[in-house]
Amino acid sequence: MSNTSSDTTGDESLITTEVETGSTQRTPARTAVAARDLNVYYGDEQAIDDVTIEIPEKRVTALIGPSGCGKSTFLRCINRMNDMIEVCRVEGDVEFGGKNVYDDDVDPVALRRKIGMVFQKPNPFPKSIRDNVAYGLKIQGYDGDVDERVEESLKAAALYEEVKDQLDSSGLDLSGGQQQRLCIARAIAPDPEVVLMDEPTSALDPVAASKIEDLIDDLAEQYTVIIVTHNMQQAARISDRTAVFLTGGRLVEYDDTPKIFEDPEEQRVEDYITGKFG
Ligand SMILES: Nc1ncnc2c1ncn2[C@@H]1O[C@H](COP(=O)(O)OP(=O)(O)OP(=O)(O)O)[C@@H](O)[C@H]1O
Repeated sequence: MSNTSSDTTGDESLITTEVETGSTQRTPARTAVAARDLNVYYGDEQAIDDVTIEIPEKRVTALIGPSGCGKSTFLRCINRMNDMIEVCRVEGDVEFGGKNVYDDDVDPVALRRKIGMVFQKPNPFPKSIRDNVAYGLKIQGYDGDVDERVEESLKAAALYEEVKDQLDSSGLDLSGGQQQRLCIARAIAPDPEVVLMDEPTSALDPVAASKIEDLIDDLAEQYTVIIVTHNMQQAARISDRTAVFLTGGRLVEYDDTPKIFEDPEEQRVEDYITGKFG
């Protein structure tokens, strides 16, 4: 799997903030995705209010905030999943690969191969484990060895050892946590650069959730992970950067995760994090 940095938003876009790495070395990260002056409306209702943010490459960025503050809407802007919602209107730019994904010449299907997505509820297709993972490869006319890629993707999703003898069984026969890892394998098989996750553990028991958290940490070595979570402990545990959205779709604070949780600038963020509302 290769994730070249040449088609990220450009050499000049090194973010100024440094991000703590697992090895406690501090290395600057390039920007993978940037929103600029982003406003999103559903009919007359505004769901995202003038959001500008740069999200670093190969890091985990958590989006947190109370219900209805626009986290999922923001996530869906990044790979244009909001296109599917008729009343949804997007203004402003979302840059990926040096380009605004809302430009007329961007093919949303090709974009979604580069920016995969995992949803709250595991949603494997009623197909074999192998066919679930191979699905995106077949659509893109992958000319490599599909079985090899399926195996690699299942390994990267920490599922291969558990399913290697039952690749032809239905994906629906797996446990919830295994199904979610299957969905992650399906999302990464086409070799995306970014993986969007919308509350990927909220439907899982704590053991299954913890496996996904470990996996997310590993995935960030190769992919940019952007995760919506309601679970603040989870955001604190797994993310490098945290973006706090508050009511009205405003991005109120965005910083290194320890800073957000230990010493936020905004009183509203502290109140939210300490459970005073939300
Ligand atoms: N398909 C839709 N049609 C109309 N309004 C929508 C749609 N999806 C979201 N909204 C509205 O946009 C606002 C933001 O919703 P969104 O789901 O993005 O928030 P959220 O922070 O992800 O919420 P939650 O944490 O509850 O999932 C809400 O007021 C919501 O009612």
